[in-house]
Amino acid sequence: MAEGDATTCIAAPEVVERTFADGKVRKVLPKNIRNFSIIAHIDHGKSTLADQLLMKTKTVESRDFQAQFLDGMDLERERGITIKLNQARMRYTASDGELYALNLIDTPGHVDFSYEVSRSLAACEGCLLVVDAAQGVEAQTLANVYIALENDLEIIPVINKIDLPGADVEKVKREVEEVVGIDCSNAILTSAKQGIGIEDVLEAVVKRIPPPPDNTHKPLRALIFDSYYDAYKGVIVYFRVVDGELKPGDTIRLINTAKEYVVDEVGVLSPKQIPVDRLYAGEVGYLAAAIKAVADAKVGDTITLKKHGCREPLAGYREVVPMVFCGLFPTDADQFGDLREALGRLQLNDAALSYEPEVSSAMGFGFRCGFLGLLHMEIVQERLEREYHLDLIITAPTVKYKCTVKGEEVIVDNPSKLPDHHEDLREPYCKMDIITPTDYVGPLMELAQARRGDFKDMTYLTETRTTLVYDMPLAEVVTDFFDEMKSRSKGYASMEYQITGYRPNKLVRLDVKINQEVAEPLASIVHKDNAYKIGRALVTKLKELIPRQQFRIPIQAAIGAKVIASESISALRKDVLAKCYGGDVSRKKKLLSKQAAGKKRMKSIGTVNVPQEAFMAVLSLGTEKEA
Ligand SMILES: Nc1nc2c(ncn2[C@@H]2O[C@H](COP(=O)(O)OP(=O)(O)OP(=O)(O)O)[C@@H](O)[C@H]2O)c(=O)[nH]1
Repeated sequence: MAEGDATTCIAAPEVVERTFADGKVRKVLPKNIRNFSIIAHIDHGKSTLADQLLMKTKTVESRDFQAQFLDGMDLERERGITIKLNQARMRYTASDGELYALNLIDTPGHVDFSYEVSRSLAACEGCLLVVDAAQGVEAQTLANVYIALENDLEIIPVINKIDLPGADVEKVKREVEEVVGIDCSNAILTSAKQGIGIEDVLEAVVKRIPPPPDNTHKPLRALIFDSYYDAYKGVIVYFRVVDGELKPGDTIRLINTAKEYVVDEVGVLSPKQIPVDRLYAGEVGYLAAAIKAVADAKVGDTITLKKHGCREPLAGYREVVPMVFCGLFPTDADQFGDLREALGRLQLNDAALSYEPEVSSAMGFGFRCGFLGLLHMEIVQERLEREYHLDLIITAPTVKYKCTVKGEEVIVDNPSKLPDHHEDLREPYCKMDIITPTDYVGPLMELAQARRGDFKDMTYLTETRTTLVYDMPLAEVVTDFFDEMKSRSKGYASMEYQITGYRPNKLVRLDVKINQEVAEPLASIVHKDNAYKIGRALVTKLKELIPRQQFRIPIQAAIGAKVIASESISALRKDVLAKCYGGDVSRKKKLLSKQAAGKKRMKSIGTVNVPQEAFMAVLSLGTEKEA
């Protein structure tokens, strides 16, 4: 048959050969393949359960088992969250005596990455819904279930952490039935930590999740659900073959980006890469094709063959757009080149990260960077500092506003760049779902209202738990909303949000002047009605954060030419050597070097040294702002 000839049918192979973790090829019936994922609220035990499945199926030997194998990155392990997806093929002989190939596709556990979650779920026929037996259903559990339902997945409820003294299995089952609407009569009970119920999970995957349809005879269509950059092979693309088959040497075309490549290698992950001869419809695997950046092989895109391929992409592709922006400036101007190089390297691996050079009179040369959300932003910042040893000043995150100037739409991702004469100003809104123990409904409603939330709905999930739904400006969420929600609910409430669109509002730019100089990086866009409160809280906070210097420093908040709040920091001559009577030179040196280190994370605005924390002051006004 000619390669990819759409008119010719390849006879669906009755028995196909699959390569497993040990590198051996075994014959597995297509009906014995299962593609599944695990969804859960953060910390409910998804990674621990995945590890147990890998161990039970001996996909990973316990001796080279690094706890939580699927969470490969150091940062993920340290923070205990899944950032990037991964996958693993497991070999499992079920109680019916047949050999199964189980493909586990891991999903990131954070709202910033919900598009990636949706694409990895689209690559599966079923999923395990892990719910903590002590915590019950949380906001993210629900959000993930909705994505699974949209993708028509078979959902298997798994009640985890049954070993905890606070576990209440019956209550959580009822909650899942009532809230999620899934029958829990055959929910699986596990303690991923103690390895209880793991075999039951594997059996349920085999028995309850349907096999993939055998579409090998159709022209190739494969769904990209993740990718990462490898210095030797170029981008490694993770995908699910939906129709047809794929082998090394094929020339592929990515339908949405219209890029073409010759495939060098295809293989399966187990979880290490094992090259195979070809991958058939229904399988998941990886390919390498000398692709230069992950932005060229976007999550959600469809792979087909160049010749006689398919024109129709798989549904669900969308461009991911950054929602949160901040400025990154090296403390030492000489590090600008290093910062540019580091961002370039990170972007090779992170299509959602955007950056553009930015020059500010106060900050010098730096970059305006765009992120999916706050967690994404923190991860990038941490990697720049940790892996690239850069010392950065980071400005407060902001959202992307839209305004009209002389009939033209202008996008504003930096408050200090808001044009003075705009006709209207719009900001992004999101639908916010909060799930909380009913006791904290009052304080959380107060919080949501203080953050300009429009109340939409309240439902009692059970006798003790409630869902609150608000429409809220995204700008209010990207500040300290999450922390405030946690502190007001003693850590028990959970939240989830979805961007819904733009709305016009009475917004103004709040400028800050330090010692008469406009501090551009401290500018913010705020609602007119809150401007005075925020201006007052901000100057008070800045007074606390900016160290006293040898002259008096006035700090002002202003809207246009009008000063709305002011404070001043009195002069001080800080003599660190005053304590050192006597002539101990080494001690003096030590103190001086300590002082120098303390100064490092500062930028001078005019003649005033402003520390990193001051650039973030607008984020932590929290309760002062509401007072
Ligand atoms: N007692 C108990 N603790 C568990 C169990 N399963 C997981 N844990 C613990 O719960 C915490 C969170 O587990 P993870 O597996 O990292 O949770 P996760 O859902 O993968 O979290 P993300 O990767 O952030 O989405 C860890 O400290 C685990 O050791 C269990 O069955 N019993």
